[in-house]
Parts: sequence; C-alpha cells; structure tokens
Amino acid sequence: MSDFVIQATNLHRSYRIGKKSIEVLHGIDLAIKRGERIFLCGPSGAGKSTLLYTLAGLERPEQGSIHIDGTDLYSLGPKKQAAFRNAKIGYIFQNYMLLPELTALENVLVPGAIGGHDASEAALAALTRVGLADRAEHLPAELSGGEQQRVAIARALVNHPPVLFADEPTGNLDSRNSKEVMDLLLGLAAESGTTLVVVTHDENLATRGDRRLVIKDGTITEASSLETGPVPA
Ligand SMILES: Nc1ncnc2c1ncn2[C@@H]1O[C@H](COP(=O)(O)OP(=O)(O)OP(=O)(O)O)[C@@H](O)[C@H]1O
Repeated sequence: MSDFVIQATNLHRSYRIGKKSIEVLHGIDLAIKRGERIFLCGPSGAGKSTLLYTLAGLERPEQGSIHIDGTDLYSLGPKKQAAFRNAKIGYIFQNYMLLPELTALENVLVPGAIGGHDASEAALAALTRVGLADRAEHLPAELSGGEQQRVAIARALVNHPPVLFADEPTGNLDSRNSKEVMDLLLGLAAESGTTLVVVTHDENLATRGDRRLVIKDGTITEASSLETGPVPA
C-alpha cells in the first residue's frame, strides 16, 4: 500500500466566463500521506475550494490525475465514482449542507443508505461520538450552527473514509464553537487515522496541522518553504 493516500499530478482547472478564461489551478502536484493533517490557505479567490472539489471528485480537472487510496478517481464511470466517493471520501461544507427535512440521525444515515446497507448502529454511534445522541430526532433547523456542523462531521465520518475534506468548516461559527468543532475534527481524525485536508482563512487554526499549504497564482507552496518554491510531488 502506498504511503500516499492522496496523489494529484499536474492538475489544471479553468473557468470560462463569456470569452474570458481564468486558470485557477495551474499544474498542481500534491502528495499527502496517510493520516496527515493538512491546512490549505491562500487569498480569497485563489482556488482553495476549487482544489478541494477537484480532489474530492466533485469537479473534473481539464488535465491531470488524482489517486485516492490507490484509485484513479476520474478514470471511474459516474456510478462507480459516486460509490467510491461515498465509501472513501468524507466532505464537510462551511454551511453544513444537511438535508433540512431529515432529522440529525437520518442525515447521518444517508451515506449508509447510499451504500445500500443499514448503518443505524454506526449512525447513532457517530452522533454519540460528536456529543449529539440526545439531539438525534431534531431537525437541522432545531439545532445551533455548531451542532449542525457536528452532525455534518458525524455524517462525513460514519463510513470511516480514509480521507476527509473540510471547506472552511468553522467559517460560520463563533470562536467558541469554532474551537470545539476543530478540536472534534482533529481528535476524530487522529483516532481513526483519517487523512484530513482543511481549507481555512484562519492563520491560527492553520498551525494545528502537520503541514500548511498555500495556494496562490494557481500553484501550491508549502508555508514553511515559501522561499524555496513549489512542493515536489
Ligand atoms: N463555477 C464557477 N464559474 C466561474 N468562475 C468560478 C466558478 N467557481 C469559482 N470560480 C472562480 O475561480 C476562482 C477560485 O474560486 P474558489 O472558490 O476556488 O476560491 P477560494 O480560494 O476558495 O476563495 P474564497 O476564499 O473566497 O472562498 C475565483 O476567481 C472564482 O471567481
């Protein structure tokens, strides 16, 4: 088994608006080891979300390849890729993205249902692990922002994916809830050996990982080696 659970090679992604094309990812190479906790920073509009979407299989690059846990993500057909993502990749959004008509428990049951298995016990265990067993029957609208994000964390981890992506997971939370959610995320990832890639604007937060990467002008630089150029794959 390769040491690297995420391997990206020569990623290119641009957006076309009218006649104009902007290249957001300009030949990005990235290699992330199993269990590493990476914080991804960079100015607004630099392409952090685009990179995360691309790594997670949500946005196909125009060029380049991504291997997650040894599988070439974009070589899979749509159905296989969706099943692969459901089993291997957890994703947490800034605005939680819970299904509003489902209870907390039902939201955490969704990945199991997509995978075609009954995950009731695992879902309740995951909710318990994020401290929300007593809110299992609440709808998202009946939960605070911090609680909703904890439900989203339970949902992202219920299938025990080797890789977890989080896009500004504390961006909508006050400082106390931000700390709680980030402690939980880092703690759960460490417990299960999950590889974590977190996008953040918060420079203080970004010191809590194993590495801090900065995306700027379409390329990635490791913060500790900013003067020495791009990180080799
Ligand atoms: N669907 C789209 N169509 C056109 N342009 C887009 C699209 N999505 C993103 N962009 C552009 O691509 C660039 C990168 O966007 P992205 O959201 O990845 O940046 P970001 O670093 O996550 O920004 P922020 O920190 O503000 O959330 C921006 O200039 C944005 O306007």
